[in-house]
Amino acid sequence: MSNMLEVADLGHTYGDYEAIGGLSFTVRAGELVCVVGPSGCGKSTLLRTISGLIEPSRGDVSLKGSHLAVVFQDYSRSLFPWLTVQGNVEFPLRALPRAERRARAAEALEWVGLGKAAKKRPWQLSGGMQQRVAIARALAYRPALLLMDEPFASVDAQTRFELEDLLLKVRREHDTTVLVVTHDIDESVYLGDRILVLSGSPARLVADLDVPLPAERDQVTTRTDEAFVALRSRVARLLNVGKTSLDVDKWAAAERESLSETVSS
Ligand SMILES: Nc1ncnc2c1ncn2[C@@H]1O[C@H](COP(=O)(O)OP(=O)(O)OP(=O)(O)O)[C@@H](O)[C@H]1O
Repeated sequence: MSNMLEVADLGHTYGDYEAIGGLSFTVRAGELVCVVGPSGCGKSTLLRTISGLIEPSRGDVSLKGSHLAVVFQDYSRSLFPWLTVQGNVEFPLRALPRAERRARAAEALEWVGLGKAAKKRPWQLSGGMQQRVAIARALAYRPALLLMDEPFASVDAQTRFELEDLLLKVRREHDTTVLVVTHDIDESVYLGDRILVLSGSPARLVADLDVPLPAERDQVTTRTDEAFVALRSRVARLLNVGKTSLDVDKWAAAERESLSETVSS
């Protein structure tokens, strides 16, 4: 599998405050990678530098393919209230001929189960439906990489589960490469093929973990799977160590401890 995204020694400083301290990782084509880290560690800064919204202070970001799309947490501010749902999804496709724009938007709305809501305005929809519109808009663009910044943090728990399953379904059916920032450890294990665990600020890579779960996931059985529970506690431990210390030896010790628990359980 080829790399869709390569991040090499990426660093960012706001004034004299170092938010990201030299991150290197790759995302392979078709992978869903989750990024977790303590609050304020620089996760959004990482996504903003990858998406080009801000210029990194150092390092390189290399994306195979030119298109990327971003889905933000705050759906209420990311949709245009004066446009219909269809109009919102078509908006980034303005360079395309009208018929193609229409067809792509209609198709993406079907993917997220909103084919019948095309003529409504965003404010006529529930929060979860509005976030589906934002996801449809991103997918209609057919991005080489879909970046998501806490995409389900503003909806209730039940809707969050539905949106997580929607994301897994569309990425499976359309082979989308996705990088998701989340503060929710369970969500990172449920969604991810891999999890990048970041330290407290300045963000550094504490661990790059494979998620040993089958591609088909289910909110009830997956979350009670032994591998899910073991990985969740491993990520929690790594986050805890990374939050209080940048000492690599401590990370390594936490990893060893967590692995020996997994093996003996
Ligand atoms: N434009 C800015 N100017 C100065 N400092 C900033 C700016 N944006 C972010 N920061 C600081 O950089 C650090 C990282 O912020 P960032 O929003 O990337 O973290 P985060 O991990 O996404 O936070 P959270 O978990 O709360 O969403 C924080 O300490 C923040 O205060």
